[in-house]
Amino acid sequence: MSDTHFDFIVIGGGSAGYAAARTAHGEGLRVAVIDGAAELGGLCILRGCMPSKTLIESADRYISVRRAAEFGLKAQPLGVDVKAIRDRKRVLIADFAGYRQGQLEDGRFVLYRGHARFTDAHTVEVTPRDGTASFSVTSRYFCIATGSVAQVPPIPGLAEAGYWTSDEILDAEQLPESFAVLGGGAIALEMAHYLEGIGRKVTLIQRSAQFLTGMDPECSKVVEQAYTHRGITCHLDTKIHRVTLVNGRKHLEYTHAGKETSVTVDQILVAMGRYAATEGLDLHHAHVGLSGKKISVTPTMQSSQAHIFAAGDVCSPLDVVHVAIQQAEIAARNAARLSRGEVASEQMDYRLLLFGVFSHPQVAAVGAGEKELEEKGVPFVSASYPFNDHGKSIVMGETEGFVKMLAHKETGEILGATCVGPHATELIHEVVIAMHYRSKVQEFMLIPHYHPTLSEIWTYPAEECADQLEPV
Ligand SMILES: Cc1cc2nc3c(=O)[nH]c(=O)nc-3n(C[C@H](O)[C@H](O)[C@H](O)COP(=O)(O)OP(=O)(O)OC[C@H]3O[C@@H](n4cnc5c(N)ncnc54)[C@H](O)[C@@H]3O)c2cc1C
Ligand SMILES: NC(=O)c1ccc[n+]([C@@H]2O[C@H](COP(=O)([O-])OP(=O)(O)OC[C@H]3O[C@@H](n4cnc5c(N)ncnc54)[C@H](O)[C@@H]3O)[C@@H](O)[C@H]2O)c1
Repeated sequence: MSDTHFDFIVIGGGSAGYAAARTAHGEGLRVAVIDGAAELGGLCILRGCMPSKTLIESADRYISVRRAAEFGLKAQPLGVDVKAIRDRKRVLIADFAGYRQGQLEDGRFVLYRGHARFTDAHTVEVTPRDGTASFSVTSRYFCIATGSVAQVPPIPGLAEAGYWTSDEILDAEQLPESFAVLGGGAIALEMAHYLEGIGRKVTLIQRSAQFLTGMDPECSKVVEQAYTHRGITCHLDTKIHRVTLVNGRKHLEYTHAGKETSVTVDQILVAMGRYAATEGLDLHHAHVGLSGKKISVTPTMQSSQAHIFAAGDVCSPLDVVHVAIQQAEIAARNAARLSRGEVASEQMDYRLLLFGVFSHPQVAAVGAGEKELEEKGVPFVSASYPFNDHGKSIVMGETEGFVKMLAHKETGEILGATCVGPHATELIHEVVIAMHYRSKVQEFMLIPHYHPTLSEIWTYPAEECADQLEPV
């Protein structure tokens, strides 16, 4: 085999790309990884999950200090050192990124630092970052894992006025006093929480009538109420018309619930979604089909070309890390099957689709929602229970939100769950595990739960669902 011919080439060395490469190597394939970034590590480590959660940790702690008197404590919120928060983030991220870089460079794979583009269905041209001449590499199988980039809609005047995306806010040494956060997805809610948490004035401007489009609308109501209570201005059902610069500040004009309104702020954070990073890959040369900008994939993670797989944000129905890794591992194992002359038989299963938002209160959901079950005609029962009637959350002073469970009306199998409230992103895992083992509400309600804990709140909707079951 020539030096530049491989069994499996992975384009992109982020969460999906590394998982694909690691798995393919474990399957005995000769693997190369091509990554064009200045810094190795991928979105999650460098500009996604880990930096955002590091900043949010500071906001969460500052909120505790702000609420000290409520718990009989004498403490004063003396201020926030944004540079120190940013520096702590830099130290942690450098450590995580260094570890990932070590994994990519430990000799298991050939690593090319450069931009990749297809020249035909089995050949990729690499343009090295160091300015040396481009060269071609070939492979029997590929996994495209190039991730996503921030989407900035063409709002008149926005580009001229200037704005930040999550990239800028996560590494800012100073933060101005007031922000308009555009969007109502995870990034908008998490960053609004961070900014308000450390004392900034925030106006959240969301296009549709609810936050977290696609999730249970009740989650949106709880977050809207909680954020409004904290002093965040929440404007849903909006249409942004234009942005102008007024005395160096940014003036946004928009329609809110049918009325013309405006706000003037120091900085705008655009959190209006991300799109798949497929531009520049010259996928037409490889005849790889797209759906919009995303690569269309089968449940086996194969594109329209059976030997070209994809994984992660570039093709995923949900841009989150654990799904990206699962898809990548399946892609690599299926490529290995093909290389052995077998069928690419392993499929992604989205039954346990899991999503969590590190807002305050947090939001998390697993499995199907009510709308999905209604559309599919699945008979189900549902029950919810509020945190303001639960002992442990009352003790903690975290009473906003609820848990909800959905179960099959005849069998009682748990089909989905939603949680808005304290530690929701942790609490949801109890239901994930139950659903993994296809637990029924009748069984779940009998599992011992320690008292008083947040976790025991799940037993209430489980019992109520069990009461509603219709025996077949
Ligand atoms: C602010 C923020 C917070 C987030 N928080 C969470 C969270 O809490 N939990 C969660 O699960 N998810 C979170 N996400 C989403 C998560 O970060 C992504 O789903 C995940 O990182 C995607 O991994 P990936 O491997 O698909 O892409 P990436 O990690 O982006 O990797 C793609 C790689 O491909 C390289 N590349 C691109 N094009 C080329 C090319 N042509 N040639 C060579 N290399 C190329 C890039 O340099 C990059 O290194 C967050 C995202 C953001 C933006
Ligand atoms: N905790 C997590 O797991 C986490 C955290 C952050 C990001 N992410 C991932 O990163 C991706 C990007 O996050 P995101 O929050 O930017 O995207 P998103 O697609 O989840 O949300 C974008 C929001 O912007 C709104 N929007 C879009 N265009 C608009 C316009 N012209 N005017 C007003 N509002 C508009 C949409 O209605 C939507 O609510 C998501 O897919 C998410 O999965 C995950």
